[in-house]
Amino acid sequence: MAVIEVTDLRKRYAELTVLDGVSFSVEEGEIFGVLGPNGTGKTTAVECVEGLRRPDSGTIRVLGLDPVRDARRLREQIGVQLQQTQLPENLKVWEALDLYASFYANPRDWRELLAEWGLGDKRDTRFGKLSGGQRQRLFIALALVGNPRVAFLDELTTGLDPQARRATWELIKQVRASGVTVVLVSHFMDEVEELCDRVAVLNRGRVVALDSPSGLLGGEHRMRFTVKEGDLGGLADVPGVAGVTRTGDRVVVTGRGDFATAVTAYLARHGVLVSDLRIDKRTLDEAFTALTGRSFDDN
Ligand SMILES: Nc1ncnc2c1ncn2[C@@H]1O[C@H](COP(=O)(O)OP(=O)(O)OP(=O)(O)O)[C@@H](O)[C@H]1O
Repeated sequence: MAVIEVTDLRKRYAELTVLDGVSFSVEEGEIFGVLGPNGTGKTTAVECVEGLRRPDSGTIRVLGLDPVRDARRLREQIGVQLQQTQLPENLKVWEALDLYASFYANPRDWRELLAEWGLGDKRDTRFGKLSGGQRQRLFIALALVGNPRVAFLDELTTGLDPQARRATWELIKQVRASGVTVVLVSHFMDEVEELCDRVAVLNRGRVVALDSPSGLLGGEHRMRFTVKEGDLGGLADVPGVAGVTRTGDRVVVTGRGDFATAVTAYLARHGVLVSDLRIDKRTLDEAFTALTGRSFDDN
C-alpha cells in the first residue's frame, strides 16, 4: 500500500521553478531515499509532503490525507526531524522530549527513546551543551516520540562519527522493522546504499530516476586489462558487453550480468594474452553523476 502519493508537484519561488512536475509514491514500511544535488528542491518537495509548504499545483496524499487541508490530523501521524537551530539552548533533553510528546495523543514513553538513542546520561543536560552527535540523536528521538506512522529524516547522520553512524543505521532499520515508513533525505551514498529500499533522484526540479540502490547501479560492471598480444576485433559483440574502450594497450570493457565470463572465454578462444585484469562494480556515485551531471562529492 502506498502511504505517500505525490503527483505532478509544482512549486516556484518568484522566477525560480524549484519543482517542475515531481511524482513518486512511497510504500508502507519502506525506507525511501531522496537524493539530489544541492538546491535541487529536495527540502521543498519533502516539506510540501509534510504540510509545511504549500505547493502551487499537484496532488499529495499522505496516509490518505491532504497535507494542507488535513494538516492537523496528519501532524498526529508523522514525525519530522528538526534542523540544527530549532530548539532553545536552555531546554533540557528530557524537557524537549516531554514537550514534544505532549503534542501527540499517543506518544511513546520518552524514557525508552532516551535509552535507545544513547542519551540516558544526558537527560538533564541543556540542549546548548550537547555535542553535534548528541543533538542529532535527540532530533531523531524527537521525530519518533509521537509514535509516527511515517518519519521524515533529513541529514540523519551529519556530525556523527563512523561508529555512531553505524549504530544509527541499525536503529533506523529497527524503526522500519517496527512498521514505520521512513523518508530519508541524505547526502551520503553509503547511507543510501545501506538503508534505502528505493531512492528518488531529483535534478533541477524533476525526478530523474526512481529505483532501488542496486537498480540505480544498473547491474553494470567494468573489466580492465592490458593487452599483451592478440586481436580484440569482435569483443564488442560478445553477449552482455555494453562498451569497449581502448587507450594504447589498456582496455576497459563495460557490461552487464555474467559478461566477464563471456569476455574471458572470448579472449581465450582468440588467443588474446592479457595482464592486470580487474573487475570493478560501478559505484552509486558514478550512477549519480551519470544522472545529474554532477559529482555527489561536489554537494
Ligand atoms: N522560501 C524560499 N523562497 C525563495 N527561494 C527558496 C525558498 N526556499 C528554497 N528556495 C530556493 O529553492 C531552491 C531549492 O531549495 P531546496 O532547499 O528545496 O533544495 P534542496 O535540494 O533541499 O537543497 P539542499 O541539498 O541544499 O538542502 C534553492 O535555490 C533555494 O535557494
